[in-house]
Amino acid sequence: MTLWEDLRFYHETHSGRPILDLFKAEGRAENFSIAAGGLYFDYSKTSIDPHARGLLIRLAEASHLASRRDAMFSGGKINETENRAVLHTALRNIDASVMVDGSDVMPEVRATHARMQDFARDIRDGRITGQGGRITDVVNIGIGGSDLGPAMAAIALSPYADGPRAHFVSNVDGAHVHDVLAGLNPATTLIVVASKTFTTIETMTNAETARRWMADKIADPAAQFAAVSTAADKTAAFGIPPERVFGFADWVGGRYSMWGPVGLTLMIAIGPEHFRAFLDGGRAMDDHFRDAPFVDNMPVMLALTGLWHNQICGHATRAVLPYEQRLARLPAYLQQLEMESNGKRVAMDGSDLVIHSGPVVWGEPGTNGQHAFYQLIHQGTRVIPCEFLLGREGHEPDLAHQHRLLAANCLAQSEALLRGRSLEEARAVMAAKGLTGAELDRQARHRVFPGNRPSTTLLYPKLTPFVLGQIIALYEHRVFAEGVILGINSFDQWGVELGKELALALEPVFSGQEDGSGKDGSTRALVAWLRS
Ligand SMILES: O=P(O)(O)OC[C@H]1O[C@](O)(CO)[C@@H](O)[C@@H]1O
Repeated sequence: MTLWEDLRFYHETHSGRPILDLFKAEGRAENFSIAAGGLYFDYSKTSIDPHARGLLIRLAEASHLASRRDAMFSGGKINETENRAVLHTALRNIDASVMVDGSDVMPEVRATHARMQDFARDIRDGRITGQGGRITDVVNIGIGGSDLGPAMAAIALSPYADGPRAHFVSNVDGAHVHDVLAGLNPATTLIVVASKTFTTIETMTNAETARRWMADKIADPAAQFAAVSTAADKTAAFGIPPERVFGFADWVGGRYSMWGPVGLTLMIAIGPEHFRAFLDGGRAMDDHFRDAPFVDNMPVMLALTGLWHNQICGHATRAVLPYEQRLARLPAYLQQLEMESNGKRVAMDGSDLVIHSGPVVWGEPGTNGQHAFYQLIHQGTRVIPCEFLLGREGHEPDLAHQHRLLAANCLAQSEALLRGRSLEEARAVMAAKGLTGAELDRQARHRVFPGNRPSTTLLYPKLTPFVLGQIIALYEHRVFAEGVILGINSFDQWGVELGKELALALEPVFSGQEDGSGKDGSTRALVAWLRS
């Protein structure tokens, strides 16, 4: 039997056992949690027991996770379908030296980081101004990995944002760029065009729109543009002066890129010192991922918990539920990080995957979600493993009572998922309300919670830049570890290409230049309706 089969067999033969029973073993909570770097990850409210954990760790070992991890950190070309190294970790370890193809790539990383810092300080301190005075607003135009990370972090770290206001435009829907620019003064706005390739249609279209918006009001719009890209020739062709271009290498994947120049808008908003603290947090998690034995290793155990729930127990989705309003965009960020990385149907060698790929990731901040979709999580027929996140304190000391309520809600949800409410308990509740007979039975059944629903909880002290760095690096390494164990390449994204190609081919059909005769009947009819 393979380890996957061992795990499935073990799950099938033990799935009738309630998770709550596992707490009869002494030290369950302590033994199935990890405290590291000020974070606390609890996975005791899952059905993973000592035997299952042992098998999962053997699975990780058998996948050569440790050597793949070391290859990643040292610049090995582990992105085999694109023949690239994977070195976003180097962006947050800027004092180190890392060799790729025989040369140290870090002097350039350091030089770009220093230029970013100078630029951010010059903007924040008013040494670089717009044509109408001090820069008040920065608009990041990018999409996917050139948007989601900094956009998520700008909200997460808003208590630290003491510079120009940060805005983000991503969607090719003109409503997005229109609505963001509508409130801004072109003479005091800086536009940062962020695109690794500088070819992405959404970003280039929005950048042109922003340039026209500026050209209407100020003499030299190019002077208020900066660019973040690996394609210096294309940024030059767009007219952005080289001193305003912040480059990075192809070994930084788009969805892993917020630690470098893609974080420029964030750096301008929160300042280089806070940005550095964010990098330091990421690096602290790198060190932990590299050094801790698997059983004490937060990213590894988070990955193994995910694999247990999806590939072994068959739960196809997982909910990410931050009890932190400022992490409102974390689920969207993780959707790209996890689903673009591990949504693959073939293994690294091109063979069909024999197990399911990564799960559907979704979520909303608590407590809002409680009043929306938690009904299904508690009483629906499908089990949805939940990942709760919660800080010990917020940034509003005068509202500490609200934070206590928030924390109580978070822990109450995982407790309710674990315990549920039995028919007898529900009957007692209904009987106390005076119901009897058939009506009591009927009403009680609606109030039963099956319980035995798994969840994990990640606790952190406070959502500082350092802690956000730890959390994001934790998830990055979790995705990496899951990908290695599944045998897939987490660093390419061929699955986004076909739609892009077809969109380009359809545009002339919409504009009437082509008749669309090669298209299927549905697509032709939809185009005809939209054009009519
Ligand atoms: O930074 P770019 O090159 O504009 O790409 C944006 C995004 O598009 C994608 O390639 C997917 O379409 C992502 O991987 C990437 O983050």
